Amino acid sequence: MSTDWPFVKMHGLGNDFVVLDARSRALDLTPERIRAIADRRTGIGCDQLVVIAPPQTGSNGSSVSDATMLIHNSDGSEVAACGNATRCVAALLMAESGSDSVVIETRAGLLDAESRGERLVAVDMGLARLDWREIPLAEAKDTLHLGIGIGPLVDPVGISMGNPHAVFFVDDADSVDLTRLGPQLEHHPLFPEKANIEAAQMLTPPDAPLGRIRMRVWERGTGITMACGTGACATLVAAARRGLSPRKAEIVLDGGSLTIEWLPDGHVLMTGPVATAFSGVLDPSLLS
Ligand SMILES: N[C@@H](CCC[C@H](N)C(=O)O)C(=O)O
Repeated sequence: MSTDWPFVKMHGLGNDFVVLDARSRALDLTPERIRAIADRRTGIGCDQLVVIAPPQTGSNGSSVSDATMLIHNSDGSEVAACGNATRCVAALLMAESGSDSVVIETRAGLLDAESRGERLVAVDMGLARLDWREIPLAEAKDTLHLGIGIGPLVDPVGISMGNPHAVFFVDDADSVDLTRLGPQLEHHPLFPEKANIEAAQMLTPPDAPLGRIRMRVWERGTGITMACGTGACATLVAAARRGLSPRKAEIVLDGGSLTIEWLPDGHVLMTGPVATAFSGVLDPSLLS
């Protein structure tokens, strides 16, 4: 069997991915290999490495999803959720099948995705999880006020979208030194599995019919990225819980905007663009 591994380089609002299809043969990834592929100087370069794997099958042999998606940060760690990558993989699978909807299995659960036109995909990202144990936190806390902080980043809201987020509301998101503060908060002892750190600034009043929120992110295991889909979901939920926003808002990220809605049943709907940058074949040295 060929040892060549074709890849597709995709992105959602500049949050970029190397996507590998391991549905028909096994791919032997290690944290070292992931870091080598993700390295922007010597590898392909990406924020997350995404593997499409076969769907899980039940005892009767039928599958509940179209495919499984495995997600790895550029530091080699595996994570349960990635909103922007889910839209990208959904677009690939829908183009392949000709269908306008798809079900993707992730470590965080089954996600339903739908095409919303040319290069626009909506994903039901599942329930926003609000209990301290689900984030998880190291100790019992009201997740609406975690009470920690450094500099301008104080008293975040804690949310899990399948991955942990701490959303800090600030007056001016663009002036926050995320390169310095992000890693300190990511590794705060309150977060035993670390956390993604969001600096969010309200651009509309609480009673606006549609909210607008500026958000910048320091991603766990990756660093600053142009956009974070789960971070955008967490930001809208945090703002709605604090009474700062209606339950639907445009989240303005460095790479563009996502529309996020916190539905009455607690699920979070994310709608945004996908793009393919280029494709190629991995240099075999990256997998050796
Ligand atoms: N870019 C992603 C989130 C990727 C995972 C995150 N860094 C984590 O460690 O939880 C997104 O679009 O949601």
